[in-house]
Amino acid sequence: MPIFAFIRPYKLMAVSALLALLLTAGVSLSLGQGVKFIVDNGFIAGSKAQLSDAIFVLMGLISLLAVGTFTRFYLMSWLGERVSGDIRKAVFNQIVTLHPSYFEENRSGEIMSRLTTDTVLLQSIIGSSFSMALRSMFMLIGGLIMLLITSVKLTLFVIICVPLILVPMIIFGRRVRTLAASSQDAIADIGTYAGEIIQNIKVVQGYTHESREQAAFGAEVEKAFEVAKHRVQQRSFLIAVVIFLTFSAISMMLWVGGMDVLSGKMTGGELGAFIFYAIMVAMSVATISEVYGELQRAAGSATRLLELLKVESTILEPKIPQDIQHHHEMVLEFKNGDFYYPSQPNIAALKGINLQIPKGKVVAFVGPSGAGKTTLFELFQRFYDPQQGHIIFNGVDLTLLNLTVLRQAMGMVPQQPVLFSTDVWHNIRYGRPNATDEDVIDAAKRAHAHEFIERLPQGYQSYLGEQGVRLSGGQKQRIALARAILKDPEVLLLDEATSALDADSEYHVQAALKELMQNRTTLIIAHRLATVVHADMIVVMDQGQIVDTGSHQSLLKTSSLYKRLCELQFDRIEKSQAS
Ligand SMILES: Nc1ncnc2c1ncn2[C@@H]1O[C@H](COP(=O)(O)OP(=O)(O)OP(=O)(O)O)[C@@H](O)[C@H]1O
Repeated sequence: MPIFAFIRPYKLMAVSALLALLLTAGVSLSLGQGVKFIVDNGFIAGSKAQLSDAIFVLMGLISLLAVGTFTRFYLMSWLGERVSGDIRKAVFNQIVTLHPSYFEENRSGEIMSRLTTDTVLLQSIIGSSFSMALRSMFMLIGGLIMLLITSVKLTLFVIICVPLILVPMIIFGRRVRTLAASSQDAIADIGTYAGEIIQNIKVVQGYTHESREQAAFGAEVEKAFEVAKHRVQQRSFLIAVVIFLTFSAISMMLWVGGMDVLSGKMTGGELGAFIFYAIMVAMSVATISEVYGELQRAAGSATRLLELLKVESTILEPKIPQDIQHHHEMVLEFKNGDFYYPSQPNIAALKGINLQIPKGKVVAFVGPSGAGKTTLFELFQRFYDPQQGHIIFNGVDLTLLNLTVLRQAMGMVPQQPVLFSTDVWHNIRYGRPNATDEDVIDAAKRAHAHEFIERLPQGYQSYLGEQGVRLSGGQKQRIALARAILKDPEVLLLDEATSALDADSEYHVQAALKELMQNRTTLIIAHRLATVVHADMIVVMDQGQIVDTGSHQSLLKTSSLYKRLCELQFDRIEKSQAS
């Protein structure tokens, strides 16, 4: 299994753990001989001195067993934790470099569960189940040899009895496990249900549905209880059957063996040792059959993890990247571009795109929803490659550039700002991780965000995002703009917010934007009349194509689509802002 590649760096640990495992298995097996010695030389022979000696040796063995067990348990668990941690890191490192379309084809929940559930399973396998199985194998083989040495007749008895006990155990065990899984599912359903209600508590209360929801939730709980009851019944039955069968078998063995002792064919100590080994063999078989299913599940997890590790990003970097030609007149060019999203290979998201963006200009993109404006921005950042045509950045084809160089030159401010659930420092500093506190504060000031940040409960240390303080739409935008100011990209890609802000917020956001757009090429997906009016060039898009380009005044005359957009879209937004 290629998972061994992850264990290889810790060879010494693994070998030591294996040695400790062999030692403990050996000592456990020798304990049976201790039992024999104590009974025969101590009790039967009636020698107090020999009994004391035997107990002394036994204590020595037990101490050795304790030390060995500690070493084995510690090293194996350490290995399990270490290796699963390494795999987790490898998987995450792989995930963050994958092409974005991978995440469209694979649900994020599934990817997350590989990172958590699958790695936890591997951890428990390497840390405990595997060593349990290995130890049991040693005990089983060693135990059987010792049984045969002690009594062939009784060994045959054990070989018949063990499966008789194990078969019902395995059948019932499986049933209990399936029921345990459905019990867990039922509990998860309860959680989901409660979560949804809590999240939408205002709707529930607004519609006065409290008692309905209580009844519905009650029904879910009862369903879970029924499943649990069934599981408990099966489990209780299993325990009873196992106890009955095991002790009956031991009693029978005592009877057969006891007869042999009485007729002098075997010593009492031998019988004691025999029972000791028989129990050891039975327990080993039970352990192996128990962890076998788990090992199989782990093999599934390992395969899934390795599959993920093998996925290669489709956005490939050149082996020898080319340098940007800063003297180039056009910052961005798109020549004869066609693009289809991998998930919709028959519908062109962009078709026949030819575009040149001159340095230092403000270019606005307008068009109805689904025209392809966002797609164009994603292609400029090389989240996808066009199937046809070339995108050229400062004279160099995007595919010949180092990705870091390209993406550092691009600053995207999305319509819905993305904030992490960390403090303001971290959120702004995301634009340039090595920025000093002064740089961050300066960027916040320029983004008109400093004042409101200072007023937050813990200032720049306040937590934002899901669990943190709630910011207004305009405040979030200004944090995102401060982040972009700090990044100081050569090209700013801006998706203007459509939601109307109040006049004060709007003033601050526009002022921050103005600051950000200074002295840089800016591409804006425009939703405001003021923006298009001030743009150096406007690109009108429709159904994945560029239908017109020009200035506001010229397009009003030449482009019917632009004229219609201005009348409909911009008017509406401007009006809603004014109201
Ligand atoms: N990740 C995706 N996978 C598949 N198709 C997509 C994806 N993103 C966008 N599309 C499709 O590509 C087309 C262009 O979408 P795009 O988001 O670029 O339009 P837009 O002009 O930015 O629209 P809007 O102003 O509503 O954001 C649409 O038909 C859309 O359904």
